[in-house]
Amino acid sequence: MARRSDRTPAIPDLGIEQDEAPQVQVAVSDVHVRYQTPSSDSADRAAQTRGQRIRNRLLGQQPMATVRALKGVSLVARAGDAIGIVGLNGSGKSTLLRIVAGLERPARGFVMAKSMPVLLGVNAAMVPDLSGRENIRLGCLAMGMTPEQVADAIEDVVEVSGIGKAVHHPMKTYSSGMAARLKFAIAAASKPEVLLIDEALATGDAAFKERSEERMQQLRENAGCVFLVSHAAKTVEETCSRAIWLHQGRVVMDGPAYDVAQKYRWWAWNLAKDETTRAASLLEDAIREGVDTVVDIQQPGTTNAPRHAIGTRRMRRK
Ligand SMILES: Nc1ncnc2c1ncn2[C@@H]1O[C@H](COP(=O)(O)OP(=O)(O)OP(=O)(O)O)[C@@H](O)[C@H]1O
Repeated sequence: MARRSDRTPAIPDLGIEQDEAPQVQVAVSDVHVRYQTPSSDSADRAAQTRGQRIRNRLLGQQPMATVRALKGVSLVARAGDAIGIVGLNGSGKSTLLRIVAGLERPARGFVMAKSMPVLLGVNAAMVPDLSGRENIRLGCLAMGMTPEQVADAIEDVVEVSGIGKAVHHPMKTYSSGMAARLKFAIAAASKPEVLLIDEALATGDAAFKERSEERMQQLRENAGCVFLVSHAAKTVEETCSRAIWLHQGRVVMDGPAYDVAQKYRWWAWNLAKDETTRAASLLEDAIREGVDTVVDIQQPGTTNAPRHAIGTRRMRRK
């Protein structure tokens, strides 16, 4: 592998016939994510123990509620995959990307990647007072490129971003679409094997969409894989080869982008029209049609295992 970080160990024996299928880039096994958040819900207040109630009253704090953002998600991404992730607000899409990127640690389950995934979020940190060009330099260096590689790549990044002369202006003057385009171009410049994109393409215009799709295609051809989170099932259908439909932290379907996007769109349309009975039956059908992914991977040794990517419970050992 070209690069490997201490956060992302090599995938050991995958138990999968590597000759017959493209190489596995990312494996997510039975990942559960829970968040603790303050809640003003009377049910959460009632569920407190006496000790918690006294403590919260003394400290002036609200009771805590547990949000289960992911409930046993498993998937395998292979070289050449462009995987769109669709689902309603709060279904766990961004959480899944953060977990694959290694920015969060699951409560249970684990993630392994062949090389360090690069997460491109629309909120990726950049320096607002510096020009687009200076942010390209910083962003590329932060992704591990050498100054020589940055110098070679910079014109290409400017071209892919398509922001023209604005590249010399401070980033704080950019529209959200311009900033998103620049971030996409920077993230793609390091030619990561695993690129994770959160909604970025939705903000670009038609010309940018074409350029970014071209760049995604190049990454896939170079044995990489791309994950794209989008609310727009149409974007996923047009840009991706495969799609995963998440609902309430679970995988409903994982299959060809067209099939999954069509089913998701029809379900969401019925839901929006308050056709709840039909929507419920469409969801049931989709779950029944979906195939459960079981990732059979031996855990890496604890010495080079990424702490963030391995849950605290149910760690399987060889
Ligand atoms: N830091 C956090 N603390 C508490 N709850 C969180 C946190 N981050 C996410 N959640 C909750 O986890 C669930 C999944 O959130 P996530 O952002 O992954 O959904 P999403 O599908 O990306 O939503 P959207 O389409 O609105 O961006 C939601 O219920 C959300 O409120």
